[in-house]
Amino acid sequence: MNTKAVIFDLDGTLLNTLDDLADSMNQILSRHKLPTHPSSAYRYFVGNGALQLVTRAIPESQRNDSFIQTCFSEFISEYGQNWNHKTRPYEGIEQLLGQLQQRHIALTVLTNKPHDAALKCMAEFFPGWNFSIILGQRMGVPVKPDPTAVEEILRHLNISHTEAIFIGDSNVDMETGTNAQLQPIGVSWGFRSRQELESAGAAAVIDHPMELLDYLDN
Ligand SMILES: O=C(O)COP(=O)(O)O
Repeated sequence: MNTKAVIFDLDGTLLNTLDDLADSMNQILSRHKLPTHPSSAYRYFVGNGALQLVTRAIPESQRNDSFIQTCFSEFISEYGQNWNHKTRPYEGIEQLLGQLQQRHIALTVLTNKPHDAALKCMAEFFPGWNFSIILGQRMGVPVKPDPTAVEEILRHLNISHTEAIFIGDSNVDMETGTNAQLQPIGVSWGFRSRQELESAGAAAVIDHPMELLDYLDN
């Protein structure tokens, strides 16, 4: 493969953000005297953007637009206080980034996390790395699995879809890769199962970041 860029998902792929997301949303639920969820439940709430996370965490009987909007604003503000408490890069990610940079492969990020939060996380946890472009969820741009933002990254790098791979931990990421005609590579260390990734169209599923190199070498 002549890979010139890797497009990384963020939550569940580069960073384990689960506990800070769960703690923030549970804080909002407690404030409204609603039942909280164990962190593990948030594995399935994350992935389609913050508004979906908030909606999924609220009991179905309480899900009306105005209450969802209230909780969403509160969640954004709460997560703004908690985003770096327990969040950490996954083991082996820095090693992989080093190898990719040595091979002059561009590093990029596409996440459904709000854009500002994505930039903040990347600056805090990957300060020394030269990411060519980092895109989070922005007003007016459809979220993954829509391929629009992938196309924006390819245009920015002036490369074609055969020269990039998409790597992520959820069905949304595998569908994004497929929709953008990129090889979708799943990671088993994130929030979802290998089975979900395979049935969502993963071209391969890797168990450790450095395994991506074997895949690029083949
Ligand atoms: O859904 C989110 O908020 C973020 O999820 P992603 O980084 O896996 O795209």
